[in-house]
Amino acid sequence: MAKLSPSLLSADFGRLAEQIKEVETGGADLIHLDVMDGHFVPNISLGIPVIKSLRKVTKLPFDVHLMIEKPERYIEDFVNAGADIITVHQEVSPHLHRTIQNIKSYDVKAGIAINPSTPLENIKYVLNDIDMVLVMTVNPGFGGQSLIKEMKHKIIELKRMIKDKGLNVEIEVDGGVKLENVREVIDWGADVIVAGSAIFKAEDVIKQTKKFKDLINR
Ligand SMILES: O=C(CO)[C@H](O)[C@H](O)COP(=O)(O)O
Ligand SMILES: [Fe+2]
Repeated sequence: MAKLSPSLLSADFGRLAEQIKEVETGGADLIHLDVMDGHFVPNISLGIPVIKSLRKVTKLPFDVHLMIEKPERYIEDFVNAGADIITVHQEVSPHLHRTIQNIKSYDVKAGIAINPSTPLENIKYVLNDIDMVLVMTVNPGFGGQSLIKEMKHKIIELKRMIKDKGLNVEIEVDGGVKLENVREVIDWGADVIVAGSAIFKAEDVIKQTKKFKDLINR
């Protein structure tokens, strides 16, 4: 069964604790935290101290998506802040294998994120070292964008690669997932669904989370 990881990027930043409780009540499996540095992506979001304070609010795993340059400099800080999964972008990690080993040395899960234009070839030789691949289905930096349709082929191909190698690697799909397309995305091969604006911009966040979960479980 696929898991749901609501992205706080579209939450009300003045009520983050409350909004986490709402998605938890609705049945969220993870909490997706988008960290942006204004360099790798043109936006700046939240960082280490915010994650650390939110750690007290819930026991749900923290799925931390680092959209920052030189992520290797901050792995220990994110572990100490309470991250359970740390995902770094392939595009900013020339020593990806070393960074993955570093993440895993803290006994947290390691993920690699790839932008829409990044080929699967770039992660082929580290697939057996990681727990998750985050496929960006929008260009990173902002919530509320539309899913890039071409990513369907990338997700299907990645699922096949993982299966052929007999690996236990999850596929997380991030960007533009809504109630209308979540079933389709799961059919392509998604194991973890990220949804930001589709959950937090809804009138009733608890009900909306439940609707996602019902569709995912169908
Ligand atoms: O990584 C991200 C943006 O870079 C976000 O996780 C993603 O965009 C979620 O927002 P939405 O569901 O609104 O597309
Ligand atoms: Fe994200």
